[in-house]
Amino acid sequence: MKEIKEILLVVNPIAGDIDKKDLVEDFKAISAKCDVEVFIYHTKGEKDIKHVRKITRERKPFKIVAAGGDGTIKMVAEAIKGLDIPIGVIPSGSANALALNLNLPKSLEEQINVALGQHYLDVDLISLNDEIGLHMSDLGINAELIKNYESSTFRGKLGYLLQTIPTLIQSKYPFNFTVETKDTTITEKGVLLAIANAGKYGTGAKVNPDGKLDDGVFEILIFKNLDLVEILKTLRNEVNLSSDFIKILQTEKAKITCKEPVAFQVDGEYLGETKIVNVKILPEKIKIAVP
Ligand SMILES: Nc1ncnc2c1ncn2[C@@H]1O[C@H](COP(=O)(O)OP(=O)(O)OP(=O)(O)O)[C@@H](O)[C@H]1O
Repeated sequence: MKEIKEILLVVNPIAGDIDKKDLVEDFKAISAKCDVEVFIYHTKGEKDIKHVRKITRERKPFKIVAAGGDGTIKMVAEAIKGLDIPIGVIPSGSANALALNLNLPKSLEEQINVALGQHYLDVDLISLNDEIGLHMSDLGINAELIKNYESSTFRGKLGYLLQTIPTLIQSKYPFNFTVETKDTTITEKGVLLAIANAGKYGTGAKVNPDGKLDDGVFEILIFKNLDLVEILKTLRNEVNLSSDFIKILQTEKAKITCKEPVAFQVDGEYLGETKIVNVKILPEKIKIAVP
């Protein structure tokens, strides 16, 4: 008798403002062909980490597939931290930066096949204060934009676009950032400080040429140029990054201090304002299915 294995599919119903009915049906159909049963959890927006952890303990899935945006993947990574369970990703959020950095395919069928497949990347886990980050976190203008987006009624790319002007008007820039690593301490004025494990933002903007998700280090980028419009254009991938624009440090551990509290986001989730961020690479990694 063949052993039937179970996968946990975590679906964020609101992510990307897209209906996930077809996604779920296609996922079940392709899984059935691979003799895999699917248990589905629809996220609630509250206590999801706790629920996913509980279901994982009870049902012991051999893999968890996250269908949502970056926030959903981050939530799943937090839920199963310390457990040796691989993750699959079906990008279906308004921001899919991790999927972009993992080079996941465009078509849903291919994405499902990759998620169900056996090729994995051991992705670094970054601890930022009490949070886990996988690809891009930042302090400053981009986090302010995410804050405004999260409190607005419009979802998706349009939602971000609509918040651009109010964010520019309300921004408290420039910010004073001090970064301490084991080798150096620097203080810079800037509009944005990014803590990058990956190379690109979800828009495709390649801000961190040295970024590799699995290299055991992260980069700190300080956007020194104070031209907000230019920076937002760069983040939206409309113009190339200019060389006098950015300062880059590569490290495994850093303490970032701001003079005043600054907006902070981790993998697209706004976390409020903070003056201190302690960042370090965790010893454990997370296995994510890749093409
Ligand atoms: N059922 C739900 N109702 C409301 N919010 C939810 C629900 N499930 C998850 N969420 C919220 O969705 C967010 C994560 O969304 P995710 O990043 O995966 O997709 P997204 O489309 O990029 O999201 P967003 O449009 O908010 O950027 C979290 O803030 C989480 O609390």
